[in-house]
Amino acid sequence: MNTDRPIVVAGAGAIGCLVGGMLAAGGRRVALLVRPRVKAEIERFGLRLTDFDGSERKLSAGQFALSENPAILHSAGIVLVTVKSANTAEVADQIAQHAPEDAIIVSLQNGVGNVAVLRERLGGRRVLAGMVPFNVIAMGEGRFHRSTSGDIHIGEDEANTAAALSVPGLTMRASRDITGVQWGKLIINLNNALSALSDMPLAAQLANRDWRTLFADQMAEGLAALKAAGINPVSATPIPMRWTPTLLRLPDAIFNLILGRTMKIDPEARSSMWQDLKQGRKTEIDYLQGAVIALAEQHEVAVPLVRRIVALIKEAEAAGNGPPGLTPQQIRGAA
Ligand SMILES: NC(=O)C1=CN([C@@H]2O[C@H](COP(=O)(O)OP(=O)(O)OC[C@H]3O[C@@H](n4cnc5c(N)ncnc54)[C@H](OP(=O)(O)O)[C@@H]3O)[C@@H](O)[C@H]2O)C=CC1
Ligand SMILES: CC(C)(CO)C(=O)C(=O)O
Repeated sequence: MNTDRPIVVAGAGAIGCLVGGMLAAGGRRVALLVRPRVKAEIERFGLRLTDFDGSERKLSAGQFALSENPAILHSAGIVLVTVKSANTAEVADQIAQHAPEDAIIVSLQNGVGNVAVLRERLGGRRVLAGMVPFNVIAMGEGRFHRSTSGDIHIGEDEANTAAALSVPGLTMRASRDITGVQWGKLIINLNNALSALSDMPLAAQLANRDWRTLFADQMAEGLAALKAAGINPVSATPIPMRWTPTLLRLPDAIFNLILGRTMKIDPEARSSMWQDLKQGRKTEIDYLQGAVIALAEQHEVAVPLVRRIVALIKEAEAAGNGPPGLTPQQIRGAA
């Protein structure tokens, strides 16, 4: 294991700054490959990592390396890929050009296609899939807030990369079925679009039964497509995936009791897709709902609600006015 060499975070934004910052705070050598605007922000304010449990860590820009130049990858022992899915190919090419051949590459991205893109462009290098269950919001002025609970999962490997990346406050667990875990997360991520369309914080949205029922209906379509394809999504919580739609449809009081015992969500939490619409960026809809639609087409499963939600997100992207603030009824529309 290359623990004496830096962990390089390739494309540090919300997830990369939080994970990289936590690793640096835990004593690991860390380097962040960033865009110039992120570099300027961190050079000015440093990093301030806050957590749903009230804890806080402050790091000055001197506690880790920081650059917009991919040459920062040159001595990486581990590379954490934390770009949005549309940028994976670009970052893969930078890794191929600059990182040592023996560096372990870990994708900490949502979606189920990023590892294949990395493997295709990185020849025989070791590439591991990861799954980040928690939400991170870029709050500005160097602050990155982790607003929900959960441990990161990484595909099991001989080098025990998950253990090498675990520090106080940030646990990574080795998973024997990381593909199932990624599909399970993709099913949960179907709510990213609802959160973006609603313009509501996740906690407020999940507290509302109309929103939960819409999520459950969309999830049921997704699960039907996965079943037809023979894919078994694995839940990262103690609640099995197949029970989740039923759980979401429960009355508020029972749902809140079960959710409160399963995970913590603070009032700041907003999905990464909400953050994308808010900042006028393209979303990952094609990599999330898009993966369900691809399976549904192959196996002739009807997914009208998923399709309708894709159309609404594309409309919002094209309009460029940020999250549109739709109601569940407006989203159901003609679906
Ligand atoms: N935010 C969250 O709560 C969660 C996010 N995820 C997943 O994690 C992944 C990352 O999400 P998130 O952190 O929110 O995304 P962000 O957009 O906040 O961060 C990605 C950063 O990488 C930058 N970037 C892209 N390409 C390069 C490059 N070649 N060199 C340097 N910087 C680059 C982007 O800049 P630019 O915008 O200019 O391209 C951006 O600043 C996604 O797959 C997401 O779905 C998973 C769980 C939770
Ligand atoms: C909110 C969360 C953690 C789960 O949907 C997420 O993965 C995201 O924001 O992209």
